[in-house]
Amino acid sequence: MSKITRPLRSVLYIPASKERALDKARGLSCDAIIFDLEDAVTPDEKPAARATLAAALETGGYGNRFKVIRINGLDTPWGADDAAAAATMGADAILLPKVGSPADLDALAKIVGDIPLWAMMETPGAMLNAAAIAAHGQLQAMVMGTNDLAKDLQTRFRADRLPMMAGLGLCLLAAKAHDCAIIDGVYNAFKDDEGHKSECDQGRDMGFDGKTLIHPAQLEVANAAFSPSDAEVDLARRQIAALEEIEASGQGVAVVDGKIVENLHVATARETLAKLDAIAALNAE
Ligand SMILES: CC(C)(COP(=O)(O)OP(=O)(O)OC[C@H]1O[C@@H](n2cnc3c(N)ncnc32)[C@H](O)[C@@H]1OP(=O)(O)O)[C@@H](O)C(=O)NCCC(=O)NCCSC(=O)C[C@H](O)C(=O)O
Ligand SMILES: [Mg+2]
Repeated sequence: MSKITRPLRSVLYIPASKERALDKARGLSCDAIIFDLEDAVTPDEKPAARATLAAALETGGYGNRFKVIRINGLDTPWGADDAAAAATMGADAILLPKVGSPADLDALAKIVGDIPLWAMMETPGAMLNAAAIAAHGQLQAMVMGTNDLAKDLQTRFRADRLPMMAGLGLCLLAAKAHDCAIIDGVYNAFKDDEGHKSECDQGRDMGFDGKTLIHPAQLEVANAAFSPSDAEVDLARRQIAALEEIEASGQGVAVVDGKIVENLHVATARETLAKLDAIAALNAE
């Protein structure tokens, strides 16, 4: 599957059972929405949540926000019905929880056809199989499920996420090797802006495309953290200009702010400007 190029800085979970939240999302500044039929919905509510979601998507009004439906696992009583229903709801992608191997994605594709697939990466087995999962031909994005992963790893919460690093790193390597998008896990303490910002900045530093979110209050911080900063844009422009100038004089290495600039740095600079343009285009729609 070709790489998704649209911004995915802020990816907001909305429980499909919550009509008020489903409505509110029509006006929120998120790049993507995950309409959740899985963990945010109790077993008793699941069939009704599926119907509520179908009605909300039929009504529409979500504009250019990328629409992803998280179904229940295919090994649950709801998964197969969720998948069949989700395939008819006009979603941009379908997200499968607790993916363990490419075979899980094959099983989903049999039900939903050629709709792009997203995979929750949230078990130790998934971390070890990340490369094979990322190589699946229909996979568009990986989403870190850091709550489930923490549970299975029996880790304690740490602000620096040290216990998570091996898993996050394996998934990042796999996603980048196979041109998949990769979205970081949620920050549970949705009233702790400082902690959320710190985790967003860490995720951006590591190379994630964006962060999954659980509350509208987390949107602004994520959008800022995963957008190119003014300083990054300024540097990118100066690097491109400097290399063009030096190449015109027959040399291949420029120096900007005391650091070398070669073709590979200019490739990154161009990606920064392309990201800025993509965000501007999204905001203009
Ligand atoms: C955490 C919440 C239960 C808090 O809800 P609430 O008490 O209603 O919050 P507020 O009163 O502050 O809400 C203010 C308004 O914002 C709307 N709202 C709240 N949350 C959302 C949302 N996620 N999307 C859209 N709108 C939202 C409220 O309706 C209020 O609106 P209004 O009254 O009109 O002003 C709640 O935020 C929540 O349920 N969040 C989502 C939780 C969730 O999705 N969990 C599952 C995903 S996390 C996960 O599973 C990750 C992974 O699998 C892993 O393993 O890590
Ligand atoms: Mg989970």
